[in-house]
Amino acid sequence: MDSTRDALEFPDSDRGFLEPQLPPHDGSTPRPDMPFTTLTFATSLDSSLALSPGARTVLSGPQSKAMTHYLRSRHDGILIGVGTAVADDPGLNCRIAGVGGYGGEGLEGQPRPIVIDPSARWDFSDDSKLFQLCTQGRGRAPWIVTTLQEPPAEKKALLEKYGGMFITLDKIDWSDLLVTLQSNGLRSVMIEGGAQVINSLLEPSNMSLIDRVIITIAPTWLGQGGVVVSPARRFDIEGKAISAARLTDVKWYPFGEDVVLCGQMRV
Ligand SMILES: NC(=O)C1=CN([C@@H]2O[C@H](COP(=O)(O)OP(=O)(O)OC[C@H]3O[C@@H](n4cnc5c(N)ncnc54)[C@H](O)[C@@H]3O)[C@@H](O)[C@H]2O)C=CC1
Ligand SMILES: Nc1nc(O)c(N)c(N[C@@H]2O[C@H](COP(=O)(O)O)[C@@H](O)[C@H]2O)n1
Repeated sequence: MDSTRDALEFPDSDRGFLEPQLPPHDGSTPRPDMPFTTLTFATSLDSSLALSPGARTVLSGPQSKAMTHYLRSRHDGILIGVGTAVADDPGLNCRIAGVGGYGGEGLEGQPRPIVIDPSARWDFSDDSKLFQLCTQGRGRAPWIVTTLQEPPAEKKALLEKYGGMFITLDKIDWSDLLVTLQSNGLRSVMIEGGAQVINSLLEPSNMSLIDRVIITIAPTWLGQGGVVVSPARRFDIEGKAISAARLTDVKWYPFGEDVVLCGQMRV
């Protein structure tokens, strides 16, 4: 089989603008005990990630899709919630030409998928896309973050067969989770969604953990009933509503028909 089959191109000319937003090449991190953390997703004009929970929805155009895959090549880990795993049966690998499985050596450039699944409800099997990609040498097996002291034995065995593992935490706390990922060797993590993951990360107590935000905005409205990014309201000391979160050091890049917004959290 031609290993470059299905590979995506992301030209050098498009890479320059992203470089200042990306984890440093030397693996250094802003905080010694946590990975460089990027929040990145694609949204509609009405802040939806998908038409409904369960409906895999294409928002990114070809250029911004390739950009997302380039981001995947530049992070050690890629994190989603179990809602996304169940809805999308995602691959969560990197399909940029030249990475492992797509013309490159071994699994070089392939991120580690991480799924937050407190009660281990994701019903994965050998047929799940993630494991198919492992079999093809085109992706890594996932780490599943649970709060169960003893995850189901059958799921554990299947996961370990592919080189994945369960990680048990007492509770899902973003700070503890990021420290745990760093202690397992990940120096950078991109967090893709879905909405519950993003909204909880944008809470005031968590937003300082985000080093960069890279959002693809597609020129479409998905309409009511979508899976919406909208973090909880904040109030000032007089009880007046203020914005929930805001970006600073903002840069906008038109990318095909989409626009890519990069920034840092103003904390
Ligand atoms: N357009 C895009 O870039 C993306 C779109 N999506 C879409 O998002 C949708 C799924 O989003 P959601 O339903 O919001 O599911 P989700 O992917 O955020 O997962 C929610 C589940 O994850 C766990 N979880 C997440 N955050 C947690 C926390 N802080 N503490 C404890 N447990 C936590 C819980 O079990 C929760 O039920 C899908 O339709 C998917 O296609 C997902 C990722 C990116
Ligand atoms: N960047 C981006 N654009 C979209 O239009 C999307 N729907 C998503 N979704 C995210 O990508 C995952 C699918 O990845 P694979 O193509 O299967 O590797 C999906 O689960 C969401 O996390 N992202």
